Amino acid sequence: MTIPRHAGLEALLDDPQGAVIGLDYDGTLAPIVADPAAARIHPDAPGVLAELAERVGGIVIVTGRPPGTALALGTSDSGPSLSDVPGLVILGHYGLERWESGRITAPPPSRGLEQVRERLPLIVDGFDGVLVEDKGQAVAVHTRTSPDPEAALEALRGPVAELAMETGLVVEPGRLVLELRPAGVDKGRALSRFLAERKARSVMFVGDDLGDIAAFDAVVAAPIPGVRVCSGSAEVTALAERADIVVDGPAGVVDLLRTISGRVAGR
Ligand SMILES: O=P(O)(O)OC[C@H]1O[C@H](O[C@H]2O[C@H](CO)[C@@H](O)[C@H](O)[C@H]2O)[C@H](O)[C@@H](O)[C@@H]1O
Repeated sequence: MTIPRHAGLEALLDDPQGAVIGLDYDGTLAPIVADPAAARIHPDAPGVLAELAERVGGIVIVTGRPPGTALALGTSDSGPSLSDVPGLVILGHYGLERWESGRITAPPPSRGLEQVRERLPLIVDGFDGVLVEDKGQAVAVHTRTSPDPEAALEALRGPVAELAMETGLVVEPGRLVLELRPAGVDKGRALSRFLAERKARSVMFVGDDLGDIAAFDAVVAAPIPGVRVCSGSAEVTALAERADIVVDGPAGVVDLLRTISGRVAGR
């Protein structure tokens, strides 16, 4: 792959030790599949990230998943797994939980979630094929496996928003999913804090979904050169519209990371 020309990317290539690379998980490192529990990482991603981690200032995965789930789905049968990536940090639940050096730090779950667990099944009852994913700190409603995924998502928006309001949570919309999660966190804040902590001199963030817009905004707001990369899909266009570079899904992301790694290694 030829490296696209962009000032933020050139800053990263000129001074890799000062660069932070942030990545989303679903749709970026892992292809989208019908069952959220089966979203295994692209088989080449952990190996490429492990190589790159030795050459840049920091690699951070910023995801709506709990860090433990990203790690479990990030295992490979044939090569390194995500847990083998040197110095990797995972900011899960949009920054609420952090995994680093084998340890997870997490606040206690929001009390509103108990009510969500009681009331959500009544809301989704009657919607064929709708799936509820309980993530501990948040609960997501997926419509991908329903007969008309878009119509089911639209029909659920109102009742889910009402439930969020009544339980002190917020709704995070995504690819055929509505998530009820605690307020006060987002991928932008999580990324900005990490950049400050690492004293980053440049940043690249790669995402695919609506939840990644906040991280893109944080790249723009950061007082350092930055580049926004979209893992493109026909399903979400809002991120591609804001991106500096668009690649073709997780395979394109792996290809770009491999090319960057080769360039900073002088290959
Ligand atoms: O921030 P992310 O790492 O992108 O996580 C966002 C949500 O991703 C997952 O759902 C999405 O991927 C599923 C597996 O491919 C797919 O079936 C679903 O339709 C997508 O919305 C995950 O299940 C959610 O909990 C995450 O919040």
